[in-house]
Amino acid sequence: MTTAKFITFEGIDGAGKSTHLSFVADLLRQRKKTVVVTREPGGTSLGEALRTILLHEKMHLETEALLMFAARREHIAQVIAPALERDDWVISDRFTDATFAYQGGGRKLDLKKLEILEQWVHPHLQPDLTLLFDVPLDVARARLDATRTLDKFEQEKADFFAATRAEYLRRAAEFPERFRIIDSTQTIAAIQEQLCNILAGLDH
Ligand SMILES: Nc1ncnc2c1ncn2[C@@H]1O[C@H](COP(=O)(O)OP(=O)(O)O)[C@@H](O)[C@H]1O
Ligand SMILES: Cc1cn([C@H]2C[C@H](O)[C@@H](COP(=O)(O)OP(=O)(O)O)O2)c(=O)[nH]c1=O
Repeated sequence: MTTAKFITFEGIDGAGKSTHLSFVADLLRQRKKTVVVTREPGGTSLGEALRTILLHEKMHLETEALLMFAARREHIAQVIAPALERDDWVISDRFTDATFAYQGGGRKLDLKKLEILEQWVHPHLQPDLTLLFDVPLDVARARLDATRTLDKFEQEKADFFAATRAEYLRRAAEFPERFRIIDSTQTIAAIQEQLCNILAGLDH
């Protein structure tokens, strides 16, 4: 029987997801788990090539959604499914919830179309745990402005991120069994303590 889990990290840009990814991976490794850390869009050579296009080129909204799922199909085939079959834990920096939040919530693509793609690409796969790093928009924006050159998504306006955040929170309410919302206005130390408690509940 396999016991490895599939964990996804989600949140609007600047929420603090990447800050905590290696912390969670290290925590699991301390508990003798083999952990595969990966990301979307990306995770394979084709996926990384698609990521560069997706993050920097303007395109039709449906093209964007289709390319996200194309990259995901390859990612599942090459990385996620084989790892879980080997009983390795998988931590992915974003997965399908991001498409619902950004292309569905942020860009207003009909969620039913995304549900069709989800059913096509991974009818039987869902994360065991989704950590949603949640912050008010002004906090996320201040963190982004302080640290990096912004990509196509990060350059979007406040109403885009408000709609993206709202769709994340709507999904968290729809799937409470797998979502855990992390109040990312807390200190990094407080968030790490919360993550330890959440993972202790998952790993038994
Ligand atoms: N809880 C926190 N308190 C203060 N600053 C934070 C916190 N979490 C992350 N940061 C800082 O905010 C910036 C964006 O964080 P990052 O993890 O890259 O966000 P994301 O991956 O969600 O876009 C980084 O400079 C990081 O150090
Ligand atoms: C996976 C995914 C990401 N995205 C967007 C969200 C992010 O703005 C961007 C890349 O995500 P991310 O890896 O969080 O960016 P960074 O490394 O700069 O923190 O792609 C979507 O719009 N839809 C998706 O399905």
